[in-house]
Amino acid sequence: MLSRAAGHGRTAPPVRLLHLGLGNFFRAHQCWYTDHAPDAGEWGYAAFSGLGRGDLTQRLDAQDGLYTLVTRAPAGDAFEVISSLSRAHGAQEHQAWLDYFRSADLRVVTLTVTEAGYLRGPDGGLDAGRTDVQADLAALRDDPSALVRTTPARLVAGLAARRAADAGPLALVPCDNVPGNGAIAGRVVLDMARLFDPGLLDWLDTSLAVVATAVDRITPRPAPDEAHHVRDATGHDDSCPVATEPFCEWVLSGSFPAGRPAWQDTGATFTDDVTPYEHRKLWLLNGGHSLLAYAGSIRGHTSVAEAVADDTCRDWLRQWWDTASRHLKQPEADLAAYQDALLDRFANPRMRHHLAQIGADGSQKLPIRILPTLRAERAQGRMPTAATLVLAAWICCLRGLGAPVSDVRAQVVVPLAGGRLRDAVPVVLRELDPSLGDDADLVVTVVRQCEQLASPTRS
Ligand SMILES: NC(=O)c1ccc[n+]([C@@H]2O[C@H](COP(=O)([O-])OP(=O)(O)OC[C@H]3O[C@@H](n4cnc5c(N)ncnc54)[C@H](O)[C@@H]3O)[C@@H](O)[C@H]2O)c1
Ligand SMILES: O=P(O)(O)OC[C@@H](O)[C@@H](O)[C@H](O)[C@H](O)CO
Repeated sequence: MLSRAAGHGRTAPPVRLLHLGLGNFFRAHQCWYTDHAPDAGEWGYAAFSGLGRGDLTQRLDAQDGLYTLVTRAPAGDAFEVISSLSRAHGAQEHQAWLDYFRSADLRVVTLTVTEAGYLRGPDGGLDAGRTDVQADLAALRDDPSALVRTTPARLVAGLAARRAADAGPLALVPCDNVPGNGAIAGRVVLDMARLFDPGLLDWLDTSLAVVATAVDRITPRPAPDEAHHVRDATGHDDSCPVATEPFCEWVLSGSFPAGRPAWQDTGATFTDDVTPYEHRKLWLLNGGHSLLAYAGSIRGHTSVAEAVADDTCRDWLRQWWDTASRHLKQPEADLAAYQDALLDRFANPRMRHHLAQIGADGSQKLPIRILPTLRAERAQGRMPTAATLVLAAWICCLRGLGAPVSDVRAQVVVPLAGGRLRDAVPVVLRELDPSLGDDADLVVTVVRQCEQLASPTRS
């Protein structure tokens, strides 16, 4: 088993970074950037599970936070033990969570809690009517150090403890794949603080800096045989290795009032505005992923690499990229190079990135990944068939073709997609965006594409 005392990895660095959402991406991305920074010895992470990931925490804790990062290139694997995770904690260890916030050593808090973790309502702010939010609020009002479960409440409890301890300012750095992740995280924290203790707001105004980010590194859920593979290659027993691709990107915008690791020396980009990077990544990479997840799985493929080896899928992907790129700000040559590199990343035959995993939660992802381009094209009078194809393929999956449905809104969207196609399509489109269901030409196009996907031999 990996152990610092046995000489694996480096001595645990002092905890100055806190993370919520201890999962695979955090370990392949933020921990990697920190571990490779020239001042890595000064910056250690304490990371906490979001929801329901206690098992990973225990396995990491038993290995002193060490784990093997497998960098999976087409030509072969590279193995490294990552040392920047100094402590792993379960979600129930709430007193430890508060103690980190009370310490002036803590400088930065990062997040990967998925889009669903921000608990936003229709107006984009905290959905304060949810029972879990109400339960956390009641617990906090009764005792500010009581165990709370939702991300906004955990953050506000920590920040209130920090203010009480006069431990100084810090930066909050959301790293979820959501457009405007800085604004979203900042908003739900302020909404929760306002409900819990409006007296916190002035302190937050001067002491909490929220940083916006665009993040990228394809990190599939580890395969069941990853630990055997690591043992065969390195001789180490590691109960929780994680495999990722060689490519890595981290773009950040905002201030760090209490300092940060020298992430710029590991390749992170600091900029005034992450939006152009975010759009390029979400539309081309994630939009392309969604296209393959639904249309590729209907054609019988199970992984991204399999799907892009299929000429038809690759043509669809190129058409989608051409369409979406019309609405991106980067120079044409840069976008062409980005697309070529993306195709190589998708084609990496040694990554097992399952289409079923990517296809989860289409109801949440498609509005972010596909609809901005679709709306912009329709506003300019064009019918973007590469974008409508993604919607058609998703609807076919909701109707039982291709990747199995796994969606937080499955109970709503699956019934809507049933019955006669020409009735179902406008209703499902309206669920994504009320204006789409009223666009008669769009509906006709999507119905026709659904029929073609369901019966590919028909013209
Ligand atoms: N995996 C990737 O390739 C990748 C790449 C870029 C960005 N991301 C971002 O990272 C996020 C996490 O991906 P991952 O691969 O680490 O997944 P993962 O399943 O390994 O980990 C997810 C983490 O989020 C927590 N979580 C899940 N739902 C939550 C909720 N409702 N509230 C609070 N916490 C919750 C879990 O407890 C866990 O700690 C994604 O949602 C995405 O936004 C992932
Ligand atoms: O993580 P999700 O579920 O939002 O999306 C699945 C993939 O599209 C995504 O994880 C990409 O691999 C990632 O965004 C690459 O940086």
